[in-house]
Amino acid sequence: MPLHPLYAIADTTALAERLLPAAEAALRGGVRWLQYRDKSGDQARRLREATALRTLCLNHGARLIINDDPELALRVQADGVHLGQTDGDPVRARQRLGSRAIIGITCHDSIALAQHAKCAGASYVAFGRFFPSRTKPDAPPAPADLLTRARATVGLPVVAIGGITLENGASLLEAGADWLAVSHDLFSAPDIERRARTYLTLPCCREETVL
Ligand SMILES: Cc1ncc(COP(=O)(O)OP(=O)(O)O)c(N)n1
Ligand SMILES: Cc1nc(C(=O)O)sc1CCOP(=O)(O)O
Ligand SMILES: [Mg+2]
Repeated sequence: MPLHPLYAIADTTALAERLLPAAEAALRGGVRWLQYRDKSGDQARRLREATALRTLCLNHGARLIINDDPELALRVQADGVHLGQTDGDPVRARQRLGSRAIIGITCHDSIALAQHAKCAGASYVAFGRFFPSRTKPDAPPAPADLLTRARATVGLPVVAIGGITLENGASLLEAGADWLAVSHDLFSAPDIERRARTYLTLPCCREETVL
């Protein structure tokens, strides 16, 4: 089975009331990794939405990753959490979530950060941004050849993020990314399900990587 290359970032600022139907459309399009990214600070909303996404992901055999918040991941029994460099200690997150949890760590443009993340128990490392991003315009840039170096040296699955589209994504898969983390290009599409499916036609989709 070719690996579906999309790691869908469901960002609530962009999606608002469309969150659940948009996520479901992406899942119907074959997405197997979905991240809940919410910066509202509204705890009731976060619990409600993450719980609903958990049900959707279970129904579609997909993994749900919660951005920033290991406690919310624990509470809704998500598959894991994504942590940035200032989002808390990954060792502590691993203790809270257990050995089977997926813990992803942002490493910007740094192999050294990725080595450090590996030592701290990361399941995957994320690099970016590779192209200008509408979702996170202030994200610092990273060069595509970083993915090649990371693949050769880090020994963990590699996620690329930031301004990725159907048109530029193949170059990052060719450079060494296992997954393309995408928000705007997927969720702004008029037909999200079809857009997700079209990512499967990108050259260089790898065989399934088991985490
Ligand atoms: C898959 C993936 N990679 C990177 C990020 C960015 O995380 P972070 O640096 O913590 O920034 P915020 O997304 O929290 O603004 C991510 N969320 N997912
Ligand atoms: C959440 C996030 N983190 C980034 C980083 O570089 O660390 S770029 C980004 C936004 C990804 O959304 P889009 O596909 O719309 O650019
Ligand atoms: Mg974060």
